[in-house]
Amino acid sequence: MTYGSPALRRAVLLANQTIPEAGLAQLTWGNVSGIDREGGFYLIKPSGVAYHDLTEDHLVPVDLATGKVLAGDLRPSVDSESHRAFYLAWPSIGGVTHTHSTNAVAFAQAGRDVPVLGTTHADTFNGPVPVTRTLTPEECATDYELNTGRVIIETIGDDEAAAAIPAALVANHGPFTWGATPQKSVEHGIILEAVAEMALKTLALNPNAATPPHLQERHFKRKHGPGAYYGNPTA
Ligand SMILES: O=C(CO)[C@@H](O)[C@H](O)COP(=O)(O)O
Repeated sequence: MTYGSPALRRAVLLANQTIPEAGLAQLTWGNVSGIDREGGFYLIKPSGVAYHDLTEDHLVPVDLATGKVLAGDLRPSVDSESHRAFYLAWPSIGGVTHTHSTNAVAFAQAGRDVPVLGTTHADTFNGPVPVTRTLTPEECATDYELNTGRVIIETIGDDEAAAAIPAALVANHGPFTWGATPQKSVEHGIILEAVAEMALKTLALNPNAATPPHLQERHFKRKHGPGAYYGNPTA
């Protein structure tokens, strides 16, 4: 049995291939998934498969309710349980991306949020991109990936909060991003890496740099508020 519409299979493959194209991870690090909510499953990158070898037939269908593989011999990404936790917690999302992009990982390893220092950040993230607390020894010892998902949900909050800030940094690990589609989730990963690099350089020039709240709010509303037109030719 083939799981996923041709459109979903193509979208998840292309989103995964965007990770190395955008320089968001080395080797086989990172992974992207996309969900079929009516079918009750998601497609995710198989574990350890090189991006340049990846085909639609490699994508692993995973049951949303149980986390079990529904077809094929390949193992899902080690991060599958984190993806599944987000799909269960946030009904509006359609895709999840995990990367090891350098500047975002630097913030995750330093235990620092990515601050809002300009409109580039505010256009996509309506506030600092938070770093989670460190997982406890018990959380690391059992169900690490599920607990990684849980600590991000604990940090971000509900579905509305996840739409306002579609990204988080797992302490000492790296970024997860999400969005309405697989491609949107990886685009948020690209933007996160860009604003993390900008923030690092800005703070090196001026450790007291900050964005006035009114500027942050205006820019986020311009792109996401009622009647938003920015980047939306049909609005
Ligand atoms: O964050 C991690 C591991 O900590 C992952 O990104 C791996 O680096 C890739 O694992 P697979 O998706 O290939 O299982």
